[in-house]
Amino acid sequence: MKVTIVGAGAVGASCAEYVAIKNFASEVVLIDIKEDYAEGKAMDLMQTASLMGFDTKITGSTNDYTKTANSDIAVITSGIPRKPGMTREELIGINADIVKSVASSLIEHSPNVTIIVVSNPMDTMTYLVHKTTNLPKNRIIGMGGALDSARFKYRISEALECPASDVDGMVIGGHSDTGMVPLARLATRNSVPISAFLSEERISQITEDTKVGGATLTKMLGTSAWYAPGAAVSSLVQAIACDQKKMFPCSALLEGEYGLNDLCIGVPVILGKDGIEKIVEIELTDAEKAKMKESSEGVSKTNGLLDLKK
Ligand SMILES: NC(=O)c1ccc[n+]([C@@H]2O[C@H](COP(=O)([O-])OP(=O)(O)OC[C@H]3O[C@@H](n4cnc5c(N)ncnc54)[C@H](O)[C@@H]3O)[C@@H](O)[C@H]2O)c1
Ligand SMILES: O=C(O)C[C@H](O)C(=O)O
Repeated sequence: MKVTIVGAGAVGASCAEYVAIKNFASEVVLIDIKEDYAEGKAMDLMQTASLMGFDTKITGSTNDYTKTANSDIAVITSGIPRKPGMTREELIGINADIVKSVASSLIEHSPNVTIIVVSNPMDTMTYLVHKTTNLPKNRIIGMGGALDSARFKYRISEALECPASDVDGMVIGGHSDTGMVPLARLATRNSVPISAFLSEERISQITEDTKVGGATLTKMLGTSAWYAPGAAVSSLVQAIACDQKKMFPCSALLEGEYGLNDLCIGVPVILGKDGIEKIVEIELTDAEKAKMKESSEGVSKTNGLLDLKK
């Protein structure tokens, strides 16, 4: 199983580290445009192999896509992250050109690859890869909901003063400060709805904190987060590589599901060896449907800024 990660920056390197530590991939190739940067990150990570006990071989390359040939899975983290006070949508101008050219180089050398898009604004970058490549739609996946759901579970566990592993919950919708739809109604602690333990006000606070999870960390760190993003991507990579048939909210191209068309947005999907093997349509309340519609309008508006004729 060969995994390529484009962008050896904070998220790319964190993802490489978690993939290696989980020890399911034979090879991880890191690629970056900065001279020697991916090679350096790969060497540093390989020097943890004997300490962490993994056998995955990590190599780095400065923009040489022949090294990525025949990758099974590729992760795109190349591009710029936001700074405090910015929205993810403001990154579109620089990141769209980068994501488009990276996707094309990846597919040239790995025609059967499954691509996981991470660069922001992620739903729009995922849509861009759909619109500018010939990969089947199940092989293009946007990562946002897995991270947002992990943050949602963290906030719930904080409120309940319990381990996050006791908590289940999911965030669907767009990966943006206003577009996320945390499904608090369905969140549980060991199958018991969180409303049995928490007031409506506390749940509403958790929902708001979850939606601005990325912005909160960006303000604290001066750039956007990387540990949880890297871990979230590594979970998607593992689900595909190990054909786990696990359900994650991912940005998927919708063709009528949830009453939405011609956009990529976070919905529950089953991930296995064929990428998105199924989009799971769950019954939403009218209020949740309205939030999902509003979120989709935001994503479509950002998609409208893409120049797809270039
Ligand atoms: N979807 C998500 O949930 C999520 C989470 C975290 C970060 N992100 C996004 O991921 C992206 C990367 O974030 P980061 O913190 O790792 O940034 P970073 O600056 O640490 O790393 C980005 C790397 O991309 C490289 N790069 C730029 N252009 C390239 C190209 N054409 N080919 C190859 N490499 C190229 C840069 O040299 C840099 O090393 C940002 O757009 C950020 O907003 C998304
Ligand atoms: O917040 C960001 O800009 C990065 C990422 O999308 C995140 O949610 O951490």
